[in-house]
Amino acid sequence: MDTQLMRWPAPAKLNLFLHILGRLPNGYHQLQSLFQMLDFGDELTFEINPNGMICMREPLAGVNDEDNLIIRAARLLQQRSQSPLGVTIGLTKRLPMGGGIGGGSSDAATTLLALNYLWQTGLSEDELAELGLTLGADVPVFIRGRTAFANGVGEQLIPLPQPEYYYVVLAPNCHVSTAEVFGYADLPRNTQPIGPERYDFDTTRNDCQERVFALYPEVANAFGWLLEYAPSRMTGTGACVFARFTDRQQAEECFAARPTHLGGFVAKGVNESPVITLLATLQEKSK
Ligand SMILES: C[C@](O)(CO)[C@H](O)COP(=O)(O)OP(=O)(O)OC[C@H]1O[C@@H](n2ccc(N)nc2=O)[C@H](O)[C@@H]1O
Ligand SMILES: Nc1ncnc2c1ncn2[C@@H]1O[C@H](COP(=O)(O)OP(=O)(O)OP(=O)(O)O)[C@@H](O)[C@H]1O
Repeated sequence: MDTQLMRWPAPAKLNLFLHILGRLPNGYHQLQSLFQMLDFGDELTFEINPNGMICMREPLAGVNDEDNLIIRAARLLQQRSQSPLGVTIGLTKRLPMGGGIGGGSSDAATTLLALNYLWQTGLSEDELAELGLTLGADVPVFIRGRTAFANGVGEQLIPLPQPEYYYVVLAPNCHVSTAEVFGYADLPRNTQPIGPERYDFDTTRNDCQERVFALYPEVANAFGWLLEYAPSRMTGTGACVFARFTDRQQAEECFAARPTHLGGFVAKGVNESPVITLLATLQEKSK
């Protein structure tokens, strides 16, 4: 297989629930969540070079290369491993940015996983997850690539396979900043912890949802519309909202009927991220 031409998936995640338990001394929030991996996302290509240069094939609209989590991830791995190799990275962006579906974090995780393989830097999964956490709280779950129950800031993960439902994800036309939402003075911050075995969609919630709805009517409206079809919730700190279906056709019909100003997609919930599946196949072939 020619790895220079290969397309590496960077899947989206949903937070099936998001509870805020408190605040840590560093200001970060102590959370519990269920990260659901999806079979839909961005795609990346990696063209390795021998001269150590790291760049994007094309800039990502609205994001300087220096700030792009993809470039930052590649530089971090290069520094850490002292690899003399470089890379030109191509990105097909499908995931709405600032949507609470982890697009940037997943791009960063796929970059770390792919380059660790292609540069042969030999870091373990634990080392990559630790490196990824310095880029963002959502990066480790994409390194581990399993639908999982999360504690801490989202980095303590216990795999918790879920039924493979279909999800309609709607993206209201607004950008909700994670830092802004966690800064709200009146966010609920004292939800009692639950054990993973107690997870149930109906008895959990997203603690950020009501505050985001109050400030962003577009998000509240998209949610209200979805709820007519199926059990629904906001993911992360928004702006995306999702609804859960057991049947793909019903999900497709709901998505097709959405108000025309709403973007989004239909995806299947998977227990293993497509990038982990791809890596396992590559490793098997190279044995
Ligand atoms: C809300 C979630 O999407 C749930 O999956 C994540 O916890 C957010 O993860 P993320 O986008 O990778 O967030 P980061 O880039 O690490 O943090 C953005 C900002 O959100 C705030 N933040 C983030 C995560 C967290 N557990 N507590 C926080 O208070 C911090 O002010 C931080 O500066
Ligand atoms: N490769 C990237 N893809 C998307 N956003 C990026 C990328 N690199 C940097 N960013 C910046 O990160 C911000 C948040 O983007 P992202 O798509 O990760 O948000 P999100 O879906 O809310 O993530 P999360 O669920 O992790 O909070 C963007 O507004 C953008 O400025």
